[in-house]
Amino acid sequence: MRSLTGESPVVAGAASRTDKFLQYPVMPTLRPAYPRGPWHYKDMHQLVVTYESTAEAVRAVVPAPLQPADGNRVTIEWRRMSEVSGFGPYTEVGHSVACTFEGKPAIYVFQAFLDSESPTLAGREILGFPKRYGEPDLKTVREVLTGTLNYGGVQVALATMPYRAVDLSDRLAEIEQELQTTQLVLKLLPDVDNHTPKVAQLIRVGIYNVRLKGAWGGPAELFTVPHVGCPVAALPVVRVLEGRQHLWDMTLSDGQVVHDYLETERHRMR
Ligand SMILES: CC(=O)CC(=O)O
Repeated sequence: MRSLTGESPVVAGAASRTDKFLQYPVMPTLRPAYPRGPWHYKDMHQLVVTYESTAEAVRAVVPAPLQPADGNRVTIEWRRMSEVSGFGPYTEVGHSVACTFEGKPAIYVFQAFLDSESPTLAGREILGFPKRYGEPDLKTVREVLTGTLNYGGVQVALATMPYRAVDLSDRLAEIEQELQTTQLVLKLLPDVDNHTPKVAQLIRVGIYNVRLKGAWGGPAELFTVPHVGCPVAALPVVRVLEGRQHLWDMTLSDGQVVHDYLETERHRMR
C-alpha cells in the first residue's frame, strides 16, 4: 500500500518515530544521562597544587602537536562544585601539564576523576575530557584545606595547604586571566567495529563567564601513591612549586576542534 506522497506508510511511520527520538540529547531516551548545556558553575572551591615532575613522565602523556612547556610543570587540582545547573554538586580531581600549542601557552588535561556519573559522561562524550570514576574529596580539616583522592577505597593522592592563609585579592584580575588559559583535551573514541578509530581530535574546551571571587596562596604538600587503576603517581612529584585556593564561577558548554588527527592522516594519504 502507498501513501499519497508515494511512500510506504511503514517507512513514513518509521521516519517520524526516529525524529521523535532525535529530540533527546543522548541515550537513554527515557532519562538522558545528562542534560544539554550550558552548565553554570557557581561558588566552585578549588585547590590547585602546581609541581615539577620529570621530563620523561611529562613527555609520556603529551600528544603532538602539543609541546611540553619548559620546567615540566604539572598541576593537580581539586574542585568542589557546590552549585551546578543540570548536574548538581560533585567533586573532581583534574591532572594537567603545562604545554604550548601553536607557540602559545596551553594546559593539557590528561586525566580526571569524578564522583558523579552525569558530568563524567557529558565531559567524555561531548568534549572528550578524560574523566573516570573516583572518590575525590575537598574539605577543611581544622586550619588545613585537604584534598584527597580515593580509588576503590584506597587513598592515592593527598594534598594539603593552610586554609586561606595568604590573601591574593590584589591579583584577582591576573589570576582570572590565568584561569582562562587555553585548555585542551584529547577526544579519542573507537568505531563500532571496536577497532577503527572514529574520533581522534584535540579539543579546546570553551570556558565562559569566568568570575573569580577570591584567591589565596601559600605552601602546599602533595603525596601520591602508585596505583595501576588511578595513575596519579605516574607523574612523580620532584618539587612542589605553588599552592592556590580559588573561589569562582564559570560556564561550560562546548568545545572547538583545533586538530583532527584522522583528517590529517587522510590528507597525508591523498
Ligand atoms: C561537562 C564537563 O566536562 C564537566 C566537568 O568539567 O566537570
